[in-house]
Amino acid sequence: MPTPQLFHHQQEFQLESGATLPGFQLAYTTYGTLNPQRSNVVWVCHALTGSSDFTDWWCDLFGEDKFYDPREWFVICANTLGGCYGSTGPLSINPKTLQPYFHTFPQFTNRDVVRAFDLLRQELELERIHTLIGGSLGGQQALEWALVQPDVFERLVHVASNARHSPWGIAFNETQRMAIRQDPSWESSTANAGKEGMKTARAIAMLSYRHYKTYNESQQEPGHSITEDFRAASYQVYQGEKLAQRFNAYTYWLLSKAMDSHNVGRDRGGVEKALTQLKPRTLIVGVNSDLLFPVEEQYFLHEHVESSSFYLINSSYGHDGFLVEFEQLTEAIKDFYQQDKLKAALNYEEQQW
Ligand SMILES: CC(=O)SCCNC(=O)CCNC(=O)[C@H](O)C(C)(C)COP(=O)(O)OP(=O)(O)OC[C@H]1O[C@@H](n2cnc3c(N)ncnc32)[C@H](O)[C@@H]1OP(=O)(O)O
Ligand SMILES: N[C@@H](CCO)C(=O)O
Repeated sequence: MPTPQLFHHQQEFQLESGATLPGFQLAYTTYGTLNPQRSNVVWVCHALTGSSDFTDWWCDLFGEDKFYDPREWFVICANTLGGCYGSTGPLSINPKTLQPYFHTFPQFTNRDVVRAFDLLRQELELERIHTLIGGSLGGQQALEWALVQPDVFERLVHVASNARHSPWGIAFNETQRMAIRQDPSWESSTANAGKEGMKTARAIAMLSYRHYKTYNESQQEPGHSITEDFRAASYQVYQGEKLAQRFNAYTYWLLSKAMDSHNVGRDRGGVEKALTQLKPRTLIVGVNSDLLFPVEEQYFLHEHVESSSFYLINSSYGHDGFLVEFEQLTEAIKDFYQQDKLKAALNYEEQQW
């Protein structure tokens, strides 16, 4: 298991809203070794509740004898700003008050997050990134970052995500925040404020991360006799409890709002125009059963990102299919990289003529 390291930014950091943070830290994990040409860097952006340890939640993609083998690649992932896996977030101490931020942590956007990531990238002197990859919220951040730093990223792998968060997605997120607001403890300034509400929020979110078929396959009752205490019910409760063991409601709230505000077209003349500015070679991946980021959103990206490649994962797992369908995701990336080789071969042939 790679151990996270810390990057400290000591200067004041202005957010898109105009609010400021008096500096921040990012926890980041690296895996593998940078080659002498510094050409083997893969940067991973994690999803809503992920950590910088991609070998934990994308374990079948990164690891020895996996597609991204650390003997070949240098992989890096930072926990998002506002996160709860080592980066500065609402439970961190505000150096100005010497108290935890809690509710006073300023709202940020994906643009703020990727500006923070970029300061880390510059500190590590990673001038070129072979592949920037992210799923869901991480895909939103990756797309933003590729737009603001057009000369850094050679390839973008954008998984189960979108160019602008949809009214449907915002409605899901607001419904989850309603559950947090309903929790009386949310009014308090304590580390556990809103935890009960967050459990309900996670249970609601599961309905958008999975699919009718996922529940049918894993939560079907074996017999016909029961009238209550259904498996599907205890599953919902368990998923809320499980998240509450490792997450806080402040980060959940802030990240869900960052997701809502995602719109690559903001101040860029609209989404379509912004997408024409995207420079890296891009692979768009969707999951055919995704209810939260439906495939229409990835087809839209494919249509507007020039020369992009497209891969549709076939899964009954819904949106979270991007975290579990490793074989198909590996195949998608392998095919995408294969096109580099074909292009190089064609260029070589052209030169011979
Ligand atoms: C340090 C860290 O934790 S880093 C963060 C790790 N997580 C992330 O990065 C987020 C991304 N990962 C995820 O979203 C998820 O882990 C996924 C999508 C990859 C897989 O989801 P899971 O919840 O693990 O799988 P699944 O939906 O099959 O649920 C399995 C769990 O539900 C439990 N369960 C299944 N059915 C029921 C039921 N009827 N009643 C109660 N519990 C049930 C299982 O016992 C299992 O429990 P466990 O996780 O304690 O072993
Ligand atoms: N299952 C994901 C959220 C959907 O991207 C997570 O917990 O981060």
